[in-house]
Amino acid sequence: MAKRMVPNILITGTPGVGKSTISRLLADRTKFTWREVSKMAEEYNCLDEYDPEYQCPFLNEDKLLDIMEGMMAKGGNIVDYHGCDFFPERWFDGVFVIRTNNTVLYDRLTARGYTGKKLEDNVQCEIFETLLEEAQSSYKEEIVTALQNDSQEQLQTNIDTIVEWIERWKEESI
Ligand SMILES: Nc1ncnc2c1ncn2[C@@H]1O[C@H](COP(=O)(O)OP(=O)(O)O)[C@@H](O)[C@H]1O
Repeated sequence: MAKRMVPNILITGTPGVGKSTISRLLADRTKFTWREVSKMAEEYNCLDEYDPEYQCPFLNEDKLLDIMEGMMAKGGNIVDYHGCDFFPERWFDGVFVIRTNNTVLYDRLTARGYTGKKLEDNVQCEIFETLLEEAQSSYKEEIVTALQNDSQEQLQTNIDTIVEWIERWKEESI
């Protein structure tokens, strides 16, 4: 892949931590393209049959990756997804794992209508730092950053942190 002039970033974390909120605000600030993987999977028919255990459809990863490959080439993408181990490592310059306090997350997911096993599984996923570990085992340590996102104040700080990271990346890549 040719060298990118602008970076690609991955925003990952447990459902409800604020990935889409952060991605949307970041896309407004940077004019990067927000790639909401769950929506793209629907749009491009990359969802296979329903997984009864996780109460969501299976993602056809290979098909999705083929579709995304061309989009990623030039950089300037904010990829938003609650998983990160199946993307090619070479796609990303920065990986941001969004974290939320478990009681705050519980309330957000309840407000979203999650109940029972789905609610418990997602809160446990956050407690066990599943996505942080997945990111750390899939990408180089120096490109993975965890950001706490419990409050509006932290939300603004996180946006500023990522915007500054992008500016620094651009300066360093000249
Ligand atoms: N820093 C924050 N402070 C308070 N509420 C937040 C914050 N970030 C996100 N939220 C709220 O939490 C809910 C889940 O956020 P969302 O961006 O949809 O998460 P995700 O994309 O990770 O599933 C939304 O109602 C959103 O408005």
